[in-house]
Amino acid sequence: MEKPSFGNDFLGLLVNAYHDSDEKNRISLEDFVAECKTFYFAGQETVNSLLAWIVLHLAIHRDWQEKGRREVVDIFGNQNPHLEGIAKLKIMTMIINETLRLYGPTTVLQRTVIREIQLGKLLLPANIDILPLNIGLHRNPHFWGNDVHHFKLERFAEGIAKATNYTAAAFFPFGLGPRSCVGMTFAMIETKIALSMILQRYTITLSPAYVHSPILILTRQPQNGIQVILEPIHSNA
Ligand code: HEM
Repeated sequence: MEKPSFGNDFLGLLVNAYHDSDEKNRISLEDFVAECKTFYFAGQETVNSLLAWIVLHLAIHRDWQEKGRREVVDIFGNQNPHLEGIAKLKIMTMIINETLRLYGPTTVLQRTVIREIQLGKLLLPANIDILPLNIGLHRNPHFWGNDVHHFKLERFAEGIAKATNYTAAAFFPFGLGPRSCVGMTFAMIETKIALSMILQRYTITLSPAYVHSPILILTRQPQNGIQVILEPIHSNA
């Protein structure tokens, strides 16, 4: 009898692995559920809060909002975003990168030290957890200059390598090394699609009710939300 297949998207591959006839390749129900939770959380919370912080910055920096919108309209007009056009979104990539630098959703990259190790000047004993913060490097004036805390898109005009002076550890919102984010490309595309569709339809102004109160609950989130005023650009938006 032919083996049932559940498709080749991520969920399908997981279900196939759960039903694998070879015990060595089969995953347990517990692992199956854990994978679903990881992907749901890692995929949903992060992009959600990144979009919120981008909207805040564009509401404050109206000039960049307008430049970003002009680029979107030049590339897509009123059509839905498509992959070919997404690859051409230069200003939007700068907007996303500068927001990831200042307000990247994932700031804490937890690691467990399994054996004593010398890390630069530090001697780390075994069996401790360390919480390196990428935000410390993202906001380090040594790499970014005295205006490190300012939202300044020009930094990324010629890409990440130039912005960081070829120092990989100066900017790693998606982590570094073998455990870095598997969803990075997906997240960038998803963010660009959502942001393009927002910019095509609405102008964004900061509401006087907004109070800045970022909080770290696994991801960095706006504690009381981000209050903005959206005005439709077209009467049918
Ligand atoms: C702006 C969006 C995102 C940011 C900033 C982000 C950031 C990160 C970071 C920093 C890590 C590494 C954590 C570590 O080193 O301990 C990570 C891991 C991970 N991310 Fe993302 N992520 C984003 C979106 C996504 C999306 C959309 C997905 C899935 C669709 C995803 C799935 C994962 C998974 C499964 C891991 C764990 C990888 C592993 O442990 O091997 N992420 N992410």
